[in-house]
Order: sequence, then C-alpha cells, then structure tokens
Amino acid sequence: MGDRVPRTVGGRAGADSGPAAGARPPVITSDEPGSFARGVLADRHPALVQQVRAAFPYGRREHEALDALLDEITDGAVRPLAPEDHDHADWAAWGRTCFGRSWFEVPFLWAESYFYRRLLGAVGYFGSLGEGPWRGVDPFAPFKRAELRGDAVEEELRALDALADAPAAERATALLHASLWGNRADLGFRVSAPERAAAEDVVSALVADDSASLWRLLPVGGPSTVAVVADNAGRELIPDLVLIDHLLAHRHARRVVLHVKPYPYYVSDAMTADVVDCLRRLTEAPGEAGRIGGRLWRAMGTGDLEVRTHPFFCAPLPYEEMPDDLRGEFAGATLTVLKGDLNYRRLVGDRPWDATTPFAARTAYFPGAVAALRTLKSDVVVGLERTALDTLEHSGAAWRTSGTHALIQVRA
Ligand SMILES: O=P(O)(O)OC[C@H]1O[C@](O)(CO)[C@@H](O)[C@@H]1O
Repeated sequence: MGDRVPRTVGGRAGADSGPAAGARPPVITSDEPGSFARGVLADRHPALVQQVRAAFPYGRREHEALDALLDEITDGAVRPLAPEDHDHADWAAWGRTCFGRSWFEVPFLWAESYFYRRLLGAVGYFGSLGEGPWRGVDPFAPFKRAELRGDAVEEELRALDALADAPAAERATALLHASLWGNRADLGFRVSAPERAAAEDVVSALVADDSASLWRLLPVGGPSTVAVVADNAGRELIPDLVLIDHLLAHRHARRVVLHVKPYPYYVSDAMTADVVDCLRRLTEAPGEAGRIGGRLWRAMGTGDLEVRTHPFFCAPLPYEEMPDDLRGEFAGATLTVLKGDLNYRRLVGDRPWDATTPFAARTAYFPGAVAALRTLKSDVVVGLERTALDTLEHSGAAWRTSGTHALIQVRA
C-alpha cells in the first residue's frame, strides 16, 4: 500500500485519542454477546470463508491457509501479516494495539477490514513475492457475476424505460432512491442473514431525508464536480451509474469522479473491473438502459466521468484520518456522495453515538459538502430527530441493522 495512507494514526484504531476525542464514546468492538458486531465476526466471517473456498478449485496451499484463518478468527488471537507482504508496514502500524488480542476485543471496523485483507492473502490474491497463480483473482467475482446476470438486475434495467419520459424532478427523485436502496443489495449482508435479505419485501422507510439540500447543491447548469464514493458492485453500482448519467445528462454536474476500491473488499465492494462489468451490462441492454450505458461509456472517454481509486478506501480508518491527497480531492468537489453502510461508519466514526448527535457536527471535519446515502446495516447512526428516534426505538424492530430503513443526510 502506498505511503499516501497515514500510518502514524494506526494506534488510534485501537484507542480513543485524536482530535476532539474528549466527548466520544469508545469505538465499537465485537465482544458483547448477542451484539450485531459479534454476529458478523462469529457467524458471517466463517460462513464467508467457506463460501469462497467452495467457489474456486483452490489448491492445497490455499485450503490450508483458509483452514488456518478459520481457526484464527474463531478461537485464536489476531496475527500480523508476514514481513514479506507488500503492505506489512501499513498493517503493522494500524494494528499495533490489536495483534495478539482476540478478534472480538479489537475495534469492529478494524477487525472486519483486516479479515478481508487476510482472506485475500489466504487465497493468494496478492501472489507471493509478486508471483502466484491466484494473483489478482477476485475471490468474490462469482457472487458479483451471478448477481449482475440475475433477474433482479434485468427487471431493474427494464424499469428504466418507464422512467425515460418522466418529468426531470420525478426522474431525479426516483433515481436517487434507486441508488439509495441499491445499497440494500449487498452480498456480504446476505452471507449469513437470508432472513434479512428477505426484508426487501418489508415496507421501507427513510429515517432522515435531506434530499432537497442535495439537489440545492447541484443546480442545473452549474460548474459542479461530484465525487461519488462507490460501495457495492452489481445491484448497487448499476443504479449509482444511472444516477451519475442523470447528473451529467441533466447538467447537475459537469464532471463526476467515481471512487472505487483498489482490491476486493467486504465481499461485493466495487472495483474498476466491476465498473466495466456494469457498463457492459448496461450497454448490452435494450432500450433506455442501453442508451444510458452508451452515454456513460462515452463520458468515460471524454473525462466527464472518471474512475479513480485510492489505498485509503481499504484502510481500517475513519475518514477523519484521510490522507492529504484524498482530502484535496474531496475539497475540490462541489459535493462528495458517500454510498453505503461502511462509508457511513467511517464518515461519522464507528462508535455508539447518541443518535440525535447532529450529522453536521460529526462531519464538520470533512473537506467540503458531503452526502451520505445509506441503508442501515449496523448500529451506528447520527442526525435523527428525537421524535423519530423514539418511534423507531419503540417499534421493537431491528431498524438499525436489518436494512429496512435508510437515510439521505447532507452537510452543505
Ligand atoms: O456494503 P455496505 O453498505 O457498506 O455494508 C457493509 C456492512 O456490512 C457489514 O460488514 C456487516 O453488516 C457491516 O459491518 C458493514 O457496515
């Protein structure tokens, strides 16, 4: 990993120092029985190891490494990367306070992020000493591919025809909501919680909706550059791309920069290869979807749409600790849109905040206007009205983690 990702702050992954640390609740860990975080580490991660193992004809070396990882994440202590690993120094700094401890005791966000790094290592994604037959083979590609070819995507693409002639404002709202709810289609979320995936049938609700502020920041014909920090590929990235096309075609933005992950992460997170797959899926579709795909393909060629990546997107750190080059990048955007649950946790901090803490206060450090589009799939949330919060808390539903609720929050 590059030197552009801060290393000196690594200790903070396990501690509570840093700017304005005073009033912060402690970072979430996974040691509380029955907690959401514990379920992810105790159930979801082991299930994912087995799914990846079953999806490829890996050799003995990869199977042994997966066995060792499974033992470590269920019963063992967190082990560091091997000294010869390309990113050993980064993780040595970020994990300084975590190695040797139980996976359940260290910060949840750190443990998840490091789990994905270790899983990639076990299946040889980074090769050994720059070599290796499984180098660069995305272990999650079969799941992403199946989703992209599935009936749900087919139907969603067909539905674009009906929207093509809708008034611009109606279309804008529909596409913003499609991008928002696309975040519920997250393959990691489905690994051990099919009952949650079935929550698609449940009537969904917005717990905060600052969409009017979002559109105010992007007046038609303005010189705006919009940064979109993508989350999942497939069923989320397709509506993200359709929204981006709308921003460009209706002149809400002159330019869009789409930020993706540099390597496979949290199962279905989008990388450049996934953007290409989605664009192909769009261009090969009939009707409006195909036209949108064609426009986006051309926008890539002219630079109106640019795809970028940065090692920080796979770092176990909050955005508050982003490196200067990324800070500069976001500072230059009219608006940065962060998609998804993990980006939200990294944006506001992975801590059990009082849910009425103002979103603007938690994101004041962010360089420029920022919007979060997220379905709620973990405990962290801020920016709620007291009455809305009380109603949710009294509902008895798992509204924070089940993906049935969503939010659009904006800090101008
Ligand atoms: O794809 P998203 O929306 O970032 O969601 C990923 C989420 O999945 C989990 O890994 C498990 O639910 C969360 O910890 C994380 O926030």
